[in-house]
Amino acid sequence: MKIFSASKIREADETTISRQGITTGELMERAGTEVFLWLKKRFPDKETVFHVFCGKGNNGGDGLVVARLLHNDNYKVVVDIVEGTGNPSEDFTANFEKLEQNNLACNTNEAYEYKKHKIIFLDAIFGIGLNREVGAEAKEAIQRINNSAVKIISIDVPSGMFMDRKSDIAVHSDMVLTFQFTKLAFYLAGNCNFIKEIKILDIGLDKDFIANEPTQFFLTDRTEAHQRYRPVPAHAHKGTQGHALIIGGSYGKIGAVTLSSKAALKSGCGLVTAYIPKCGYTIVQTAFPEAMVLTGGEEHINTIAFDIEPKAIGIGMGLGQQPETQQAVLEFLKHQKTPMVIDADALNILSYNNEWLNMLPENTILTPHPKELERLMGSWEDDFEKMEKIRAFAKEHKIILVAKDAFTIVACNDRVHINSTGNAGLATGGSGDVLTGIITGLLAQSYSPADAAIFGVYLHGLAADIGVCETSKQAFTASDIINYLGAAYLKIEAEKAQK
Ligand SMILES: NC(=O)C1=CN([C@@H]2O[C@H](COP(=O)(O)OP(=O)(O)OC[C@H]3O[C@@H](n4cnc5c(N)ncnc54)[C@H](O)[C@@H]3O)[C@@H](O)[C@H]2O)[C@@H](O)CC1
Ligand SMILES: [K+]
Repeated sequence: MKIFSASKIREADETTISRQGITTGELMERAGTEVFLWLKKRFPDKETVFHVFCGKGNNGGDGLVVARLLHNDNYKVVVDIVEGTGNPSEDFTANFEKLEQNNLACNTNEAYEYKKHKIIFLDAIFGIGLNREVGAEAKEAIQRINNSAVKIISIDVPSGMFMDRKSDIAVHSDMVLTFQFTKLAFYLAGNCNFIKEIKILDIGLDKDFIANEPTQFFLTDRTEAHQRYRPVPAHAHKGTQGHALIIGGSYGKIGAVTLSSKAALKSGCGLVTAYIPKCGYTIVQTAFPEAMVLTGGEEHINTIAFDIEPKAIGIGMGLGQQPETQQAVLEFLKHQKTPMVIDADALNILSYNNEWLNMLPENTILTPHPKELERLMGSWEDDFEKMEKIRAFAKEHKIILVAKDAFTIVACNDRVHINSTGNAGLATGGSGDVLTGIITGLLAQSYSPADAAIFGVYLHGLAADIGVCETSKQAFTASDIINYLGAAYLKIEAEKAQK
């Protein structure tokens, strides 16, 4: 799904208005109606009290439409107009006048006579138009909302959240009902406390505009994942499904390379060879009999040489950083042409030798966690700068950068793909090793590097989303990701079959 900037969203609104021959007020009515219908379905009990906080811009106008529709549908509605939210917009004013005509009073300050659990706060103070720091009055309203113990639903965006820079104070929403497009700011680590859940409401914006307008940002949702997914051909055999080579491991860290190798095979490739130091030989052969094993070095890898022809290579998991290993990795990378995923210690070795980055074959995939990312490309001020640096770094070195985080980012071909699957259960040792294994396994199956990275990250998160429902987040381990890969594939197959 495309992610547009606030200015592009405004363009989409304007194009829709002109192509569909409607007024801005009619579009607002449409947006408000979608919110109303969603609320009505979710909260059918007419005793529900909706306390609507409205700013004076168009987001507040949406709030007024929703308030009127709820009131006329016999819900209990309280409306607060929040001061210090700019000059009233035309459509806000028009809808404000309609409130009176519908006998709905504002700012009544009435104490609720209702039971607390039936109150819902609707947040319509600011939308995508926030363009300066929030002033005292709006801040007070936001704090009041946040300090309440009731359910909070934001219209379009959590009020106070900037679309293009760091936000200090914003509504902590349980649910954001956002119009037509998801927003980049929703996926940034610094904004994680402001949103629990997102629901995108289709308000009928112009389809051609959406399809044709370019953007650099994409959400890897179900549709994007399905487009990249490649079912196993009916006449496949192990020779056609690709051979993955996983290079890593050192004394005490053989588990990393075992996990990675298993994940590669479970992602669907035909054959896996693990290249490890001798101390891991019996461990890998016993723990993972499906793998073939090659060795180099005793307790750490000191040379990388083999006469097999893998279709993809994953390198770095549990590798260690002994001087001999560093030398072996650099020598190896120098001559490599095979599609490759570089992770963990191989990444660290690269970051000490930054000039080597330009020697990597085009579209090599790097999978750093935040600390490794910082070592590679330096630090960043905030999430927006981080995103920009990731994009620029991938472009400069002609590589694919998989920046692991709560919402993992894949930067490739001057585009940024934000993943939509996964959960806090993935914050567990070895989950990165599994991801590298999956992506390497997909590369071996002839996925393009971009597809392997984007779909691999999605599949890894999906396995975790399915898995934690049965294991809990606490008890979920990296091995569980591998165990639930099959369920993730089946889910994708079932979704595709439903279409
Ligand atoms: N453009 C359209 O046709 C549509 C817009 N819609 C709604 O309109 C919203 C955008 O509306 P607006 O552009 O009016 O913007 P907002 O309603 O987000 O608020 C901006 C208003 O607040 C003022 N403001 C910005 N930062 C402030 C601050 N820190 N302190 C005080 N005042 C501040 C601005 O001057 C402006 O008047 C969307 O988020 C969405 O909810 C929807 O009704 C769908 C259609
Ligand atoms: K809002």
